[in-house]
Amino acid sequence: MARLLVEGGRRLQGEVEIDGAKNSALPIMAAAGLAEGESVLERIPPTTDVTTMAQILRELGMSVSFSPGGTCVIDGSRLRHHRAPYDLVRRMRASFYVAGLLLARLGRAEVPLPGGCALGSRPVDFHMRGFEQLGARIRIEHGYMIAGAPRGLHGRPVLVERASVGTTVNLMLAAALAEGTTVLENAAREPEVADLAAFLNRMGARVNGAGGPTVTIEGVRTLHPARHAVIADRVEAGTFLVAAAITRGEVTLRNVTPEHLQAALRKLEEAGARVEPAGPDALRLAMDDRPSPLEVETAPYPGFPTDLHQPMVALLSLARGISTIRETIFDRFRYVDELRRMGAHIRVDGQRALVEGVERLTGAPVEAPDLRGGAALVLAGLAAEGRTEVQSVEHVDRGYDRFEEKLNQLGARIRRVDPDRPARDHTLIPAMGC
Ligand SMILES: CC(=O)N[C@H]1[C@@H](OP(=O)(O)OP(=O)(O)OC[C@H]2O[C@@H](n3ccc(=O)[nH]c3=O)[C@H](O)[C@@H]2O)O[C@H](CO)[C@@H](O)[C@@H]1O
Ligand SMILES: C=C(OP(=O)(O)O)C(=O)O
Repeated sequence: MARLLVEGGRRLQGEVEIDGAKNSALPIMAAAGLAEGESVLERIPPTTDVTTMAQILRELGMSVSFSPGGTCVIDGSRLRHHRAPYDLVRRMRASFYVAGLLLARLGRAEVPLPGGCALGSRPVDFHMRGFEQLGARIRIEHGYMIAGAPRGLHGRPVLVERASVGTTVNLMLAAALAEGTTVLENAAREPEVADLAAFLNRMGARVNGAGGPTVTIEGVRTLHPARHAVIADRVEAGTFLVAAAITRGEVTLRNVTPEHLQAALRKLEEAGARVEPAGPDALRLAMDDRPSPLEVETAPYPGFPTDLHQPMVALLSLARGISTIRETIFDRFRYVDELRRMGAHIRVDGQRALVEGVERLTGAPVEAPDLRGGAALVLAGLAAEGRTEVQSVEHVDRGYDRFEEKLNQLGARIRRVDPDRPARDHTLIPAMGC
């Protein structure tokens, strides 16, 4: 198990380049399999989740290669297996996107119920009900979803329950090659959904309205390979903004889309940060003092993202006063016990946390419970007195490439201790689920 040793108390300063979005890259990699021929995907972040998706697509018969600089070439010509291996799918939630791909291309899919971060119960019932509405027959057997559409999928109106991101993505993949028109009502409006639609349209699909609540997909007979650069990772960007704020530093982010960060920026400004544009795709954040307390409620986009809940609470644990955070998407409080070990005063009551800001945190050995919870503990360690040792950092590697290197470039002092793998090479590291 790898761990990060964080020496706290250093102000972050300088510039950092934000990667392409993991949550765009994963569905777009699956979408590339809808066409025969080589699609070229740029700005694919070399996180371990991306490695996992590449391994799954290869197991299905596809070819996937990476070159330095984040370019990934995917060829769906030899997609022929319809069964995805449990050992890979259990590692991350987004593996389930191959279900939409397989149903669209092969008319059958056998995919295990997926894993992902342990954020409470995370069923895929909305996905499966959506596939059924498009004409698939589904049963669960030995932990697998067995789905078949021998007469093909047929487009029709589908109400997406709870505006689920994963369901919207999977139904867009399935509907792209279906006969007729699918209309997704109450679709997720996340920028990653719009990015997937942009790639599908480059492949010759007819998708309209993505990014809004109604997405229309007119099925086409075939798709062709395409070239696409994924959007910037708004969660990585938000994490670095909090890193700057929690160390009372001044950091410029490059390659970001400020529009995708509006809800988080509003809260950071309310907490006392100064945020300004630093070019067309760059943002600067400076913070001089302890944060003011906030009331935060997570919500689907364009609301405050659940993926930034934990980093935000790390910041608020040092606020001058009492903050509340209400989590409305997942059950995401396992990191709280670890923050308490560092001296944070947090009480959790159902889906609400009450955070009584303290003047200082102190470094401690802590365990990353999941991806963003692990990142939040590293951020708390940056501001704490002394050394914080964050264990199980494999969770963090699922969503951040070179996290500690980028923080160190800004002046942090973090060392990775990895008894198994002294050198990081994303093509060699087997990914780990939560
Ligand atoms: C790989 C990826 O992109 N993950 C993101 C995606 O997760 P994910 O796609 O899993 O999140 P969803 O939007 O689907 O989940 C929303 C809510 O619906 C529930 N639900 C969802 C599907 C289903 O079949 N049944 C069901 O009950 C979930 O448990 C959750 O309570 O969106 C989340 C919400 O923005 C983000 O936090 C995750 O980082
Ligand atoms: C929760 C996340 O990922 P997943 O949905 O794959 O667990 C995340 O990216 O924060």
